[in-house]
Amino acid sequence: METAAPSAVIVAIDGPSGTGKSSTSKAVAAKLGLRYLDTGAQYRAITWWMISNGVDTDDAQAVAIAAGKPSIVSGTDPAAPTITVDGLDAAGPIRTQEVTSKVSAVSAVPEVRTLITELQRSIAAEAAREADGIVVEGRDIGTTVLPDADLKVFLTASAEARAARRSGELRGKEAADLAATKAALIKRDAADSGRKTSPLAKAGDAVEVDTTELTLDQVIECVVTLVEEKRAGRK
Ligand SMILES: Nc1ncnc2c1ncn2[C@@H]1O[C@H](COP(=O)(O)OP(=O)(O)OP(=O)(O)O)[C@@H](O)[C@H]1O
Ligand SMILES: Nc1ccn([C@H]2C[C@H](O)[C@@H](COP(=O)(O)O)O2)c(=O)n1
Repeated sequence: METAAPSAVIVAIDGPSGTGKSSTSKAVAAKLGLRYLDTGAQYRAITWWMISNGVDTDDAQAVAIAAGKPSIVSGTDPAAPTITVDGLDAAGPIRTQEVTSKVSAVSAVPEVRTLITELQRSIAAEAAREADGIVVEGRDIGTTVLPDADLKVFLTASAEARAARRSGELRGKEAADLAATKAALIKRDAADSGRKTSPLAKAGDAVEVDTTELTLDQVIECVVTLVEEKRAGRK
């Protein structure tokens, strides 16, 4: 019978775009010796496959029919997370503007969510069995994917702070216009929060952390402390 290691810890980190989920989750997992799963990368990967294979991403029926075709594999080492689609490294292609603009439509299709949710649960179960646990980040991890997670964190930050962080990433490359960046992330959050199936939402038992005025190191420290408190409470 498959059982979780008694000390394994499952951490769910959700929140809107640019609140620091990936940076925080990776660092927390690395500090605590846990695995790490970026579920947004999986939705981006399936979106990239749809685009590459000529599927109209605004046609929910076409997306639903094709959803089972790509094979998506996530590597969960927080020091070097990977994502492949049909054996191809997708880490670069999934971060293009085209994928970013289409991922909300693809991830709103229920058949896509069912398949990806199953994949996420199997990765988390494996990490609980074979490692000390996992930090899983996304939009619906605490509410739907892992409702029994040991710790749920919901990160927030003002739209201004999130846009400034994103523009900072692009400096020297595309010199992003701050207002356009802010409008794009508000639009994506609205689509992700407004979809019918498993929308972006805070679980009732999640700890909310507003990161607007916090440095990344402070957020990491805060989440590490929350995990350690949970672990101590279980002894
Ligand atoms: N507390 C913080 N203070 C300043 N910058 C931060 C903070 N947290 C994250 N950042 C920076 O903001 C950017 C976005 O962070 P990150 O990618 O972790 O967010 P995210 O919530 O995973 O976004 P998305 O959902 O769009 O993938 C990164 O450049 C990161 O270094
Ligand atoms: N659990 C999740 C994770 C992500 N998505 C969708 C919605 C996001 O806009 C998109 C990309 O995520 P990001 O890489 O920006 O974190 O993927 C979702 O629906 N559910």
